[in-house]
Amino acid sequence: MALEELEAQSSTTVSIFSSLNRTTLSLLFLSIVFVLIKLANKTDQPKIKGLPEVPGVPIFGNLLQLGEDHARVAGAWAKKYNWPVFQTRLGNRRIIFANTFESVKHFWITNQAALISRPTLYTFHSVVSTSQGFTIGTSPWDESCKRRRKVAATALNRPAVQSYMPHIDLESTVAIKDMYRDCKDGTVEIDPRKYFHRFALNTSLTLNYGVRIDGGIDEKLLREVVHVERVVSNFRSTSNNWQDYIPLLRLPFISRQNTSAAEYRARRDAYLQTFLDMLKERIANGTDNPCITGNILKDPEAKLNDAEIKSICLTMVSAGIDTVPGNLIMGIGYLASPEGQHIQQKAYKEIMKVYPNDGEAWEKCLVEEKVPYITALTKEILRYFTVIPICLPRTSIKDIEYNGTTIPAGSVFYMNAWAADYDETHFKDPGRFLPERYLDDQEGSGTPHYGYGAGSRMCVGSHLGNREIYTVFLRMLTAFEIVPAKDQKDWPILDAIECNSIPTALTTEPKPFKVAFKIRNKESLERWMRESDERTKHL
Ligand code: HEM
Repeated sequence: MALEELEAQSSTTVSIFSSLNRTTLSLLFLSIVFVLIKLANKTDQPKIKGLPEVPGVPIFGNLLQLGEDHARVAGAWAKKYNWPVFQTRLGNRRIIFANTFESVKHFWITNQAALISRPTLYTFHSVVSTSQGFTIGTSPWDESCKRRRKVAATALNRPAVQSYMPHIDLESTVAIKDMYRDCKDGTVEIDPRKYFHRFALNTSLTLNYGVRIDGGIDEKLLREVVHVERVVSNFRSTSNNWQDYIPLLRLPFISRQNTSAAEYRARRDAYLQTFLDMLKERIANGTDNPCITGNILKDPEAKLNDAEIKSICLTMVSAGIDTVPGNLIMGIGYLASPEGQHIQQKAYKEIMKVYPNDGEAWEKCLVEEKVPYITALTKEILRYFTVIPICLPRTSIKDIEYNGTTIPAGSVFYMNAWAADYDETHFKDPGRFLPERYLDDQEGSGTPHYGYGAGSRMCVGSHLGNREIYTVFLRMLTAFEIVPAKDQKDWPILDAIECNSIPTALTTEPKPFKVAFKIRNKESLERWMRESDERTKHL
């Protein structure tokens, strides 16, 4: 064979081989890419057949699309695709969002026995909580959670809450007295936030430890607890912690959350210990006030271990402070707005109709709830400002049927409480603040709103929350006319999502604003406050 022929043959062979190699390499490359994409799209739970899914991207799933505002984005998807319920991928976790009033009712109320557990999330359950155990609201369902929830529910049922009203008398008077002093006869505009942080924290501390933080709204321990609880609450947020969903972000050299979580855990440990020591000292001296933890510590039959007692303490300290102030502050913000002026006039008229005699309203609100308009105002504040827009997450322990689809046990559910509370197929004009919707029509029957969640793990503090909000507004409205600040830049933002100073927070922490308080009748107000002081001086 001629040399040329040999060369030609070998070059053909090389080119066949090299094109074969290229094909193999390309195939190999494609297979690797395919496997990587598969891995990057893998979720803790397989896709649920028959339930719509919003397409996402590898690794992140739908996290990038949901951005900082899960409630509004998920609500918009529900409307755009006409899917009340859909599944999403948040990193490697499969999450079901329910976005309408009816769909939430189906899962949370009709199927409440199945939707009774809570998922664990990496940041809160592994990094923040190791020393103190979980709160009741973050505990998966088991015998211990059942015991702790029972203690809290008994301590917070209607008759128990009635017995705490002297403390609400004290704390609401202290808040109003300081606002009265600081507004200097209505000449100085004030930011109401800190007064109600103290109101909520002191109420919780009294119930749980029989102690309160005395001193002004800037008292150091008070500010420390408020700040730390706020940060810790954000570690629990379903939209704030991508490391909960993307395991890669948990690596120590990537995550700075871990150090910060550990620091806040230590600060939290410190004040919880302080409160417990204060209570133990009082028990030893025989000077303690009746309270939840005192009752447990003194009861030889109590079936709770130390970790469970700590969990109850943690729950009580955090639950009220995360939620009550948001409602009170934004309620005041709304009433102060130009739109809120006629609501105040109507509310005042309704209060006076029931309590025409001077000072009657201030005192009677402690023993009865007889002004329907204020009850309606309380519900509308809870709906309109839904302060936990994506409610505390749930895990199902049994299969649940939905529109012909079986959603398997072990699925994680997020209630888009904000979207459900603004669902126009349930509420007329949901974007308007209308206490009247709860006065005599069907919107108030059954579950009035999802501000307290719903079903088997609904808020156990709802009676207390309602009484606190009712009492504060009835008293504030008889004491003051709340008017807008002179400068519009000090006005509150009234949108329930936009008003939050941290968009990814679990609960609403209102952005700063100012209002002016015009005192209705100085002499009367001073007398009502003196009478409250007299009634509560033993506390
Ligand atoms: C206006 C005030 C309040 C609001 C808006 C509120 C809201 C909520 C919400 C949305 C949940 C989750 C419910 C669910 O998953 O369906 C919850 C749970 C809970 N809340 Fe409240 N809450 C308030 C006040 C309080 C207070 C004052 C306490 C106690 C002192 C309290 C104790 C609890 C507890 C223990 C849970 C957990 C229940 C469980 O997981 O079984 N809450 N709250």
